[in-house]
Amino acid sequence: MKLVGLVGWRGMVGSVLMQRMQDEGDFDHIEPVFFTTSNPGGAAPKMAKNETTLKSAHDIAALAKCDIIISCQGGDYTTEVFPALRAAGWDGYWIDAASTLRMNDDAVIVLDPVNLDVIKNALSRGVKNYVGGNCTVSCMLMGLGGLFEQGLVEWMTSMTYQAASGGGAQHMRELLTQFGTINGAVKPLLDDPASAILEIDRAVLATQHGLSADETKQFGVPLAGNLIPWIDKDLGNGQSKEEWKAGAETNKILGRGEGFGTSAIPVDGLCVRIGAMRCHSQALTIKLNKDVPLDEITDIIASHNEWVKVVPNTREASMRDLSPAATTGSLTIPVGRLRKMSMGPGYLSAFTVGDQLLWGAAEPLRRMLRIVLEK
Ligand SMILES: NC(=O)C1=CN([C@@H]2O[C@H](COP(=O)(O)OP(=O)(O)OC[C@H]3O[C@@H](n4cnc5c(N)ncnc54)[C@H](OP(=O)(O)O)[C@@H]3O)[C@@H](O)[C@H]2O)C=CC1
Ligand SMILES: N[C@@H](CC(=O)OP(=O)(O)O)C(=O)O
Repeated sequence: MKLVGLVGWRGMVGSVLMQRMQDEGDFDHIEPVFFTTSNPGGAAPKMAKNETTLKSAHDIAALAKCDIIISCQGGDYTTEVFPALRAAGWDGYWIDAASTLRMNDDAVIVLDPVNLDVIKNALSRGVKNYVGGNCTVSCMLMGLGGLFEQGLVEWMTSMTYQAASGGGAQHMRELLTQFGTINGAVKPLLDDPASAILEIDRAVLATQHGLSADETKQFGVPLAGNLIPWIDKDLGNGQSKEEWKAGAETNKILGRGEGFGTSAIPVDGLCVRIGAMRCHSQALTIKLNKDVPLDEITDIIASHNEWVKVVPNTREASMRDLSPAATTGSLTIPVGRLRKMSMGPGYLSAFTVGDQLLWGAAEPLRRMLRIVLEK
């Protein structure tokens, strides 16, 4: 059995990955070795077989024994350890959740329901580095992959509504703390049906503005009852790095270069953090390169993969099935609000939601492991 090193397995993304690997019986096919940055020598989790103690995630010799390494430890770890491991002559498969290596020429962004051909081609060329895509991009392509596969997309805009989990576990906690502080500040007024709503509103605003440095340590500003129209670094040209990823990664995943060449499909938009927990949503405007009837579009989207689910464009179905609360914890990618826009028959509107810890992070990695094992 292949020796598979697991780094970052107890973090938020790693825990979701471990659960999915157990659900799918992946541990039956591997000999796992669990690594840690904080507790070498500690007890490995229950999925361990022969290697029952935790190895140091900085021990290059121990890492180099693995045939495959999956890392959910984060970009700093990848930056530090990956080059050292390769420099030591390690020739195994590196499967990573972090963005560090994504755009490297010798790395493939993995999302096999969308780009199995790109992955297989890379495997046959001897490529050894496989990286999960940005969560928003992966969830979008799982939903709209059919339109890209059929060559129907001339360009697309993506306006996102991204959950707190995209920042990490501490961001989710901070959001809930902020909600709690705000609720606490107005609880007596809320409990009194005779209180004036504008008085409540004033108290909410004052509480948001008065949140302590501790309560805004992660986001920098209030997110509860608010939104933040900027995610990731400032590229200095008016675009955030998260927005840049939409075009760059979509095209790389599709095997069309890095988003700027002649064969690239323009994908751009505006990324916004909202107070959802772990599902990213996005409103899409798709310029089709021909006028395809809506029922055909629906079939193309619905038949692309087994996880996408088209939600009828009605008020009731959209409210019930097309939300973060309806999607969290599930691999289903709902796509709805499908309609031709008033700009013309070539303009399609869509809305999609995805659990950013599943298809957005963990699931493409465990599927890539299985692809390597079955190679
Ligand atoms: N959050 C997200 O939405 C996404 C994240 N990613 C990538 O995955 C990386 C990891 O993200 P994420 O899982 O959110 O990071 P976490 O902070 O949850 O976990 C990272 C590491 O922190 C250490 N750690 C320290 N304290 C704790 C604790 N109390 N509980 C669990 N782990 C702890 C663990 O390392 P150790 O066991 O060695 O101490 C763990 O592996 C990111 O840096 C990013 O590169 C990719 C896509 C989406
Ligand atoms: N940037 C994403 C989460 C993430 O980890 O993205 P990436 O894997 O591209 O760094 C968000 O904040 O929602």
